[in-house]
Amino acid sequence: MALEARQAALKALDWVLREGRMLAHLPADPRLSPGDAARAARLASLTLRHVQPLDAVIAPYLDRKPPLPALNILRLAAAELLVAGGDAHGVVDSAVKLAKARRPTQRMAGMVNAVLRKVAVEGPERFAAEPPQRLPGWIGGPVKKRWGAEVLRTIEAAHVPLPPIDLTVKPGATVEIEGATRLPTGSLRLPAGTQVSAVPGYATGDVWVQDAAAALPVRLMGNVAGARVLDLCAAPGGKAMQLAALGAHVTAVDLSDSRMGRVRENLARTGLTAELVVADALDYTAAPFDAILLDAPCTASGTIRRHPDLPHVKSWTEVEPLTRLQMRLLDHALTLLKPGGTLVYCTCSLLPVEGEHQITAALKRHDGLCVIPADPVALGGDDAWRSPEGGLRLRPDMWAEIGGLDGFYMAALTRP
Ligand SMILES: C[S@@+](CC[C@H](N)C(=O)[O-])C[C@H]1O[C@@H](n2cnc3c(N)ncnc32)[C@H](O)[C@@H]1O
Repeated sequence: MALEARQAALKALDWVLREGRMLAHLPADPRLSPGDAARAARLASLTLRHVQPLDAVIAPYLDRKPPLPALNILRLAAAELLVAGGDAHGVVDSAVKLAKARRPTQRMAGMVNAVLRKVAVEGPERFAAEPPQRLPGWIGGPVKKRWGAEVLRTIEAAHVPLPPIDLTVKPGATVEIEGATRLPTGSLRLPAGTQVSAVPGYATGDVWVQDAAAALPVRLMGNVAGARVLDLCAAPGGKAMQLAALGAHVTAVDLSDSRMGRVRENLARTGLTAELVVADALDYTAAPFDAILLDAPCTASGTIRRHPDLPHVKSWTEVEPLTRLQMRLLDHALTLLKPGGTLVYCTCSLLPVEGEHQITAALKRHDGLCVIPADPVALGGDDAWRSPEGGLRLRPDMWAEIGGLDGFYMAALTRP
């Protein structure tokens, strides 16, 4: 790997671990070739997936914990050595160059060299004995409380491998993609790392990227052909495309103008249509809809296998404001639903407070509101996905043998 790619990976690691920012917000470096940019992104994500076990391997070789800029060089190189199987000589040499290239780490180049030489020799065995990176307590605690220590451990293990790429196929389209498998729920699954833009059917809009779990909330809505459907919190538009492709007349609302731009692009690529409204969903009013999808903003803690930076950036402080917003959005969405209509609430979160608890609390707040019990088997899923209040709970440890699922919660509600 070129030094430029490693430099960019280090910048990305610093962005997450020093600045506390998500990788998605890291500005692209125009001087990097697309290949180096991709290699840098892969190496940074790989490192973020394994920070704790890497630190545990590095620690015995340190007299004291070095400042973060030097520690990040060690982590990056250790990930290359121990996870990516990089050539020891090249990796150690590059790490020393990275240290020498920046003033805060110049004096530590010797330490970087000495530590990594030991990591290269003794690290593989010690790394293999380390448990997977733990979830932070604000996610792991509630998961353990609800589903137990074994499920928590299995979820942490499921966050280690690179996840496969799932595609939703436009209804009626036929696509043949080499190496893809059709999941029982209908999504197409491609091996991790597949370059999606080169896949047949992508450019023509016959498929779009959507985790198999994320494709299920729309299916909970039943037959939406010809119905007026409100997609609240719609960007980047995966579910709006599903609804439009099924023949619904979709109104898609999102607060973010820039994210709505992605909905526009996605609709253009797939040749689908929806009315787009940039607005705060809490202020949005219109004549009542036949059906509503509320894919509420959440901690996204169900998507860690796709976003390994998330546990390093987000914290428990976001949970309370988000759950309050979810509750207000749910209450407001119900005012926009026709009597007898269906409202599907969903979040890509592992936290029961953003899923199961929202529904049980809403049932208490609203007379006559009830859950339409979801049947996971009818959707091609497992009976184990049923949640006691009638929704569906999906977790990364489920379907682990075929590549897992993002964590998701969904429930369909109705009232007379
Ligand atoms: C989970 S994402 C939605 C994903 C989308 N449904 C899809 O399938 O592609 C949540 C979205 O909620 C939007 N959002 C957050 N707060 C909002 C609000 N008060 N009103 C409208 N949209 C909001 C965010 O901009 C973000 O795009």
